[in-house]
Amino acid sequence: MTIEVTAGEPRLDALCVLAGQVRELMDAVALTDVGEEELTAVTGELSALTGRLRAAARTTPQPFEVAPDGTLRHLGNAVTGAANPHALPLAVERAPGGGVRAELVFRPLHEGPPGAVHGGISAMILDHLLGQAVAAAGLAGMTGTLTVRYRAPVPYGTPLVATAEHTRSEGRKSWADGRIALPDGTPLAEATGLFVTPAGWLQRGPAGQ
Ligand SMILES: CCCCC/C=C\C/C=C\C/C=C\C/C=C\CCCC(=O)SCCNC(=O)CCNC(=O)[C@H](O)C(C)(C)COP(=O)(O)OP(=O)(O)OC[C@H]1O[C@@H](n2cnc3c(N)ncnc32)[C@H](O)[C@@H]1OP(=O)(O)O
Repeated sequence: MTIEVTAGEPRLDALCVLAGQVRELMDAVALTDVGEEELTAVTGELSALTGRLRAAARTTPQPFEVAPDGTLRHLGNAVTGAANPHALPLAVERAPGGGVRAELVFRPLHEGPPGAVHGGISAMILDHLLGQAVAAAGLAGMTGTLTVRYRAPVPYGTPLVATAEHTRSEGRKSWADGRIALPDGTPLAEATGLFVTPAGWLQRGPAGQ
């Protein structure tokens, strides 16, 4: 399953463009060396912009939903949501040999240890990718456990590949394996996770329909 990240609806497309601009702003904040006066001036302008966006606001992000074209989308998702500035966003696709894959480039604002990506950020990406591998097998669930083995520091600013595949299921429990690797396949972080399909989803579906 591929979850479309372009909405195809003018207002939502504009929201995704705004989120992309905010990502650039976040990168600029993380890296700026301008002086104190300029920092204060920019803060004032941003405060005014924040007020304009809050003029009409909701309490939850863009929902998990079926788009008009029939595909599933979650534009507000923290990992994949094109309308969520916090998201990379991760573009997940079906892997040719089964499972799912995503090409990604972490950025300096993802730093944890000096010069490398925060382990929690890597775990978040793996959590989502493993969950999507389970969902792609028709067995969507919530993460019950996630174990990550950090084999080497994950760099930012360089292309990486993340892959995951569903490995087995027992009743409502499903397991998946995944990894973040260099393009040549060298694994940097490996994960295994258990996903449990809540009993209610079997009747209503994850979005409560
Ligand atoms: C973000 C989700 C969106 C949903 C999308 C769904 C489909 C759409 C398709 C695409 C989406 C693509 C990818 C996204 C999917 C996932 C990625 C990110 C997911 C997350 O970021 S998600 C946030 C973190 N996650 C939680 O917030 C979970 C909080 N928690 C609960 O909601 C419950 O706790 C739950 C549901 C886990 C279980 O509740 P429950 O009542 O259904 O379970 P119950 O007790 O009946 O147990 C039944 C059997 O599972 C075993 N079991 C239960 N829990 C276990 C555990 N933790 N560890 C080991 N085993 C466990 C029992 O031992 C028993 O095993 P046995 O049958 O052998 O006795």
